[in-house]
Amino acid sequence: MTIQTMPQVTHPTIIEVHGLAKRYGRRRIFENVRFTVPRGALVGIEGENGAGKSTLLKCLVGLLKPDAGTIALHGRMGYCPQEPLLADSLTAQEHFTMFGAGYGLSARETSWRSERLMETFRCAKYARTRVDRMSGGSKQKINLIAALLHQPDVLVLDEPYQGFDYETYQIFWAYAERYCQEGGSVVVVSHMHTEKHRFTTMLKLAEGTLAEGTRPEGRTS
Ligand SMILES: Nc1ncnc2c1ncn2[C@@H]1O[C@H](COP(=O)(O)OP(=O)(O)OP(=O)(O)O)[C@@H](O)[C@H]1O
Repeated sequence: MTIQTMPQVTHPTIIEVHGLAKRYGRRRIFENVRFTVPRGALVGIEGENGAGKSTLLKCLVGLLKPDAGTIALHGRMGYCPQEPLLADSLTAQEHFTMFGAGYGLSARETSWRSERLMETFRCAKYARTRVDRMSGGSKQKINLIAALLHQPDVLVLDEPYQGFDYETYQIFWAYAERYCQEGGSVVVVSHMHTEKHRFTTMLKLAEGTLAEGTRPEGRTS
């Protein structure tokens, strides 16, 4: 299997997946998964608990090695896992400094972008708070901001808003929709029937197969 990161040229498709398969030991999780994420698309992935959604996303971002298939990535990716991957003893700002350096941003860029994002997601007051003293929702926000810091072409989000209060949830969706209108793409695992209308494409993972999911009437992919 290969993950190819393509040069930074404007490509109509951000992610192309062909023939992806993953097993844990002898247990098949999915096979022959194929889909594309066009620029500007807001793609939802649904499926019952244990269907393999997180496994699929981990393969997409390179955390897991699929057993077969190819993934072509035409741009930069930001990933927000289901459980925040943060260090307890570091503050929010220290995380952004670390992520910014990893992305190759200057200290000034990191500081400017993280301040704007913390204002957007209403967590500026936690800039100097250690992660182990934050609420679950605040940790999710820090995780999301870390994924957005380098202005990725595609955001891959594994149920990023579980701990968000209602206002932050609304801010998140307004942000995601504007992000796509401006040419970014978002792939998000969603369990919520009420948000299906937001997606340009809905994919459903069931019994090891990824297929077009159900969407409210009147909206076409
Ligand atoms: N590292 C692992 N080793 C073996 N089995 C695993 C591993 N990780 C996950 N699984 C199993 O693979 C299946 C798919 O897990 P996954 O977390 O991808 O599902 P999911 O669709 O994201 O579930 P949920 O909606 O509950 O988050 C589950 O049955 C899970 O128990």
